[in-house]
Amino acid sequence: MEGPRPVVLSGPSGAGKSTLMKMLLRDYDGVFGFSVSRAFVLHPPFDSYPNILSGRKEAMQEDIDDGTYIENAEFSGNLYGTSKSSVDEVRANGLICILDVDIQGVRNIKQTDLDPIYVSIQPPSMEILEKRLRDRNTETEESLLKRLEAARVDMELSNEPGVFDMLIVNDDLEEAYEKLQSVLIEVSLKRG
Ligand SMILES: Nc1ncnc2c1ncn2[C@@H]1O[C@H](COP(=O)(O)OP(=O)(O)OP(=O)(O)O)[C@@H](O)[C@H]1O
Repeated sequence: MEGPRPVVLSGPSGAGKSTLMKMLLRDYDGVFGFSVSRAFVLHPPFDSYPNILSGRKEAMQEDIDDGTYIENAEFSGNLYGTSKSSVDEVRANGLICILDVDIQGVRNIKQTDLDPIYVSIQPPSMEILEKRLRDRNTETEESLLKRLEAARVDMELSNEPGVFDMLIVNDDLEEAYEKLQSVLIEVSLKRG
């Protein structure tokens, strides 16, 4: 297929994925087609069915069961997901589709023929991750502990050889951003 390969961005909650994606949007608007199946940062035109229209959720569930979605998740009773065809469309338009998914999403995508570049964003340490999540002020103590536990598992799995093409440790934000940009520039030069 023509066009730049999609890029999967993964990493534990609090590692800095949204921060880096915002910087990309700020600097390269129109170059990327973001696909973020998380309720609070959902960017159209990707498939989302957070609406109240009856029947749409069921229709999407049928499509998910049929395997047309490369990743999906449910938040607060709404379904979010990214279909293979929407990623293909972004690619056909010459844009880099960035998929922000968790480690399970990475596993699922590996079962498909999408063939993206896998980039992991990692925090410098668990202590720093905890501090960033606390300072972000978005979590209750309970959800924070859950995220930290998930982060421990994520960091272990992400370091296994062959899972990611590149690991970026987000210590200094500007440095991490430079690294991410260089991966994306490479992707855009080696078109399909
Ligand atoms: N290099 C950095 N140095 C200091 N603080 C940072 C750095 N990168 C991100 N942060 C801060 O850490 C917090 C977590 O970052 P962010 O929300 O981007 O993480 P995330 O990976 O998108 O998390 P989630 O998956 O929960 O959305 C934010 O408050 C952000 O401002």
